[in-house]
Amino acid sequence: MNHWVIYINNNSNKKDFFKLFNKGSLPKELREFQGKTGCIYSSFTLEKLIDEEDRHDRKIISTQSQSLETMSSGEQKKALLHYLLQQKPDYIILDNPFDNLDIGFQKELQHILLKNSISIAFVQIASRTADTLSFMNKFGKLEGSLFSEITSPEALRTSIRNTFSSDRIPKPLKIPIPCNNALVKFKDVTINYGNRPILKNINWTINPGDFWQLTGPNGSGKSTLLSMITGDNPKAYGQDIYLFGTKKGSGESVWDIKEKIGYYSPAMTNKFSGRHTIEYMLISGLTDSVGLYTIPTESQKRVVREWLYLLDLFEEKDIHFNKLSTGKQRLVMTARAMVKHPPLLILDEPTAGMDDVSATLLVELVNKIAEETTTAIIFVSHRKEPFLEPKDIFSLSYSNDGSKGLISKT
Ligand SMILES: Nc1ncnc2c1ncn2[C@@H]1O[C@H](COP(=O)(O)OP(=O)(O)OP(=O)(O)O)[C@@H](O)[C@H]1O
Repeated sequence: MNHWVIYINNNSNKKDFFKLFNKGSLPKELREFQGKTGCIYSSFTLEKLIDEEDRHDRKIISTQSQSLETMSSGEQKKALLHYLLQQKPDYIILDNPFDNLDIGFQKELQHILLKNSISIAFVQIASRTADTLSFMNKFGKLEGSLFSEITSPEALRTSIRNTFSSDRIPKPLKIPIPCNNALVKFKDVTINYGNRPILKNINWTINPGDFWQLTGPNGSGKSTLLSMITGDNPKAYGQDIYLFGTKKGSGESVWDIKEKIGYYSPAMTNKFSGRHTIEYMLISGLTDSVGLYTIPTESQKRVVREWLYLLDLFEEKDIHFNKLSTGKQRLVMTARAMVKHPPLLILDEPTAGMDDVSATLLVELVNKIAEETTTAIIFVSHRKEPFLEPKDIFSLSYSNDGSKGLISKT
């Protein structure tokens, strides 16, 4: 049986390519899939199922004890895989299957896929060559909308390290007031959902200028921990948590906290209509608004222009955000989170779904921010990004009474 891996980059037209499997005319090399039953293992399929469960109030994947929506991203992916395998399709398209998965589940996934590869054909769509499944025996690439077969992944491997121009990170409009306190301080934070322990005695201090990587297996509580910082989780109240020098629950508004945090997670991109220009997207990072048009001041325009030059996107400044490649969208969103020079920048799995070249470029931007500004960074990732240079690692590891945190130096 043939199992294809098709390498994509951030210019690949994946959506139209998937449509060909459904009803279009596939390239001759892939004709074996024409007319067969197939399904797609992807974040998009997950979103559609969550939406369907929500709208029709029915359980497709959700269990009696937990809804699909409240599962962690790794748990959702596990549940989706089991659901799709039960449908017994002729083939499954695996859209960047390892994204958001911890090493343990990556291995489990490889094992499950290998076991099923006798009866189901797999088409792996991969942005990163290191992710290629061991049993793949056919190789292809998608450039724009053009599919072609290649002999091996070697030809695509690149060791080129991208770098930015010598321009420095643009200065903020207002020089940040130096902060003498810790930005975040957790003291013995313990969180349960119902009677299920999630986090146990977490002690973590983030100081100005720190550069942390936050890591841990799927479901270990990374998002829960971040939501204590970003102000979204009511479970933070009553805990010993200090944010920007103030004890959580002592009258601060969510707005006060959000103002001090730049946040980016790829899931955010879906919330924007994309019909704004890149320049506008960056300006909205300064004014904290999207959709609400306020006339930018000359100094706001100047700062944004400097960012556009740094990202090498000045020529494209009037292009609509949704017309940009994924790689460029992620650069813009990271810059948008940073334009105000917040004391704390949180990047939640920002490289998920990116190809080798553009992930390296994003990592370079993050390293540059760490080196040239006083902003502290939390970079969440399962993947060991080859060029990322965090100074400290906070890893969560399971235990029966809730995940514990371990601090290590890189
Ligand atoms: N609102 C909720 N109700 C019940 N359980 C929840 C809720 N939110 C999260 N959980 C559970 O808490 C645990 C930790 O979830 P969290 O999303 O913080 O993990 P994570 O480390 O970010 O995982 P991943 O890497 O898969 O995204 C998971 O088992 C999840 O199912």
